[in-house]
Amino acid sequence: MYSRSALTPPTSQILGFASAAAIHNRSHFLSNASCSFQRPRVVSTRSRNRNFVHANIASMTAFRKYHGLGNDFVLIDNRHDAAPVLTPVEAEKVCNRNTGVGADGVIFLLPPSNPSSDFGMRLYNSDGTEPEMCGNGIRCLARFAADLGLHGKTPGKYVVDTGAGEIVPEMEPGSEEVRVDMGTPILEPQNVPTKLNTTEANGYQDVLKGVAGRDWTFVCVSMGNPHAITFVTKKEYDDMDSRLEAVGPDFENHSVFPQRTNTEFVFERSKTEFDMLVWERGAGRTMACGTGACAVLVAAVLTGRADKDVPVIIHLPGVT
Ligand SMILES: N[C@H](CCC[C@H](N)C(=O)O)C(=O)O
Repeated sequence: MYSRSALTPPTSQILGFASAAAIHNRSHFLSNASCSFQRPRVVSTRSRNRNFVHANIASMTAFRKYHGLGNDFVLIDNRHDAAPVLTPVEAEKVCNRNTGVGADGVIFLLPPSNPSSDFGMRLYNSDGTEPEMCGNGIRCLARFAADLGLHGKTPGKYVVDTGAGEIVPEMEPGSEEVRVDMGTPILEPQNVPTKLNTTEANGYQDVLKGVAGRDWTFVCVSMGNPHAITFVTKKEYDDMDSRLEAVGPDFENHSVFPQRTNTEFVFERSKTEFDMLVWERGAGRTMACGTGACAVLVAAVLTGRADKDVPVIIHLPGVT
C-alpha cells in the first residue's frame, strides 16, 4: 500500500511508502561465463553411487536483492565504471524467475555524471529494455548505498542522476523508510509520449478504442516514464486482474504509445482510497510501481477523483 502525501506545488510527488521496503540484503553472486551469461551452472553427477554437485563458476558479479512493496530488483555496485557491467540480454537472463535470480529489473549504482550529484542510476527492466526512471528502484538504490556505507554530500539524502533527471531519495537516520520526491509530472501528450489527445482542453482524457474487447478512457502522465491510467468499476477491475497477462501487452505495445507504456487500471473506492493494478512496460504484472502510483494520483486529481491537498492511499493487490 502506498501512503501518498498530497500533491504539493509545483505538483511534485512526494512518495511516502506505508510499509518500508523489506530489504533482502544478503550478498549473492552471479557468474559471467565467458561464452554467455549463465548462473553458476550446477551439475549434479552421479559417481561411485554418490551425488556430486559441481558449480561451474567463472568470473563473478556481486549483487544484492532488494524490493519495494514487492517490486523486486537485483542491485549491482557499478561505481567502478560508467557503463553497466551487464548487457540488456544478460540482465534479462538474471531476471528470469526460473533460470535466473528472478527480479522485475536490474539496477546499477553508477558514478555521478555531474559534480552536484552523488551517484548515477541506470536500470534494465526484466525484458532488457531501459526505462528512464523507477520509483521503487531508486528507493532500493538508496538503501543499497546506505548498506554499502556510502554517504551523499548531504547527510540523509542521495542526489542521483537518472534518465528522468536528478532525483533525491531521503532516509530518516535509523529508519528503514526511504522517501523520494518523484518530481513534476509531465502532461503534454507529445512529451509523455502518446498520440492520444489527453490535452488540458480535452479534460486530460481520451478514448483508446478496441483494445481487449472494448474502448477505454485514459489519462496519460509521464513521471519520466510513460503511464496510461484508466479508472474502472470494481467488476471491470476484477475482470482485468483475471486476464492481465493476456491483454496487458496489447496496451503496453499499442501504437498510440510511441515508447510503449506502463498501464494502470484503477478502482476508486473513495476520494481518498484507490485500488491499482499495473502492467509495467518491460516487466509485465508487478506487485507495485512507484512511478505508477504517482501517475495514478495525478490522474485522480486531474479528473476530480481526488483532492490535491488531501493524502490518499493506493492499495496494491497482494500487498497489505
Ligand atoms: N517498467 C517501468 C520502469 C519501472 C517502474 C516501476 N517499477 C517503478 O517503481 O516506478 C518502465 O519501463 O517505465
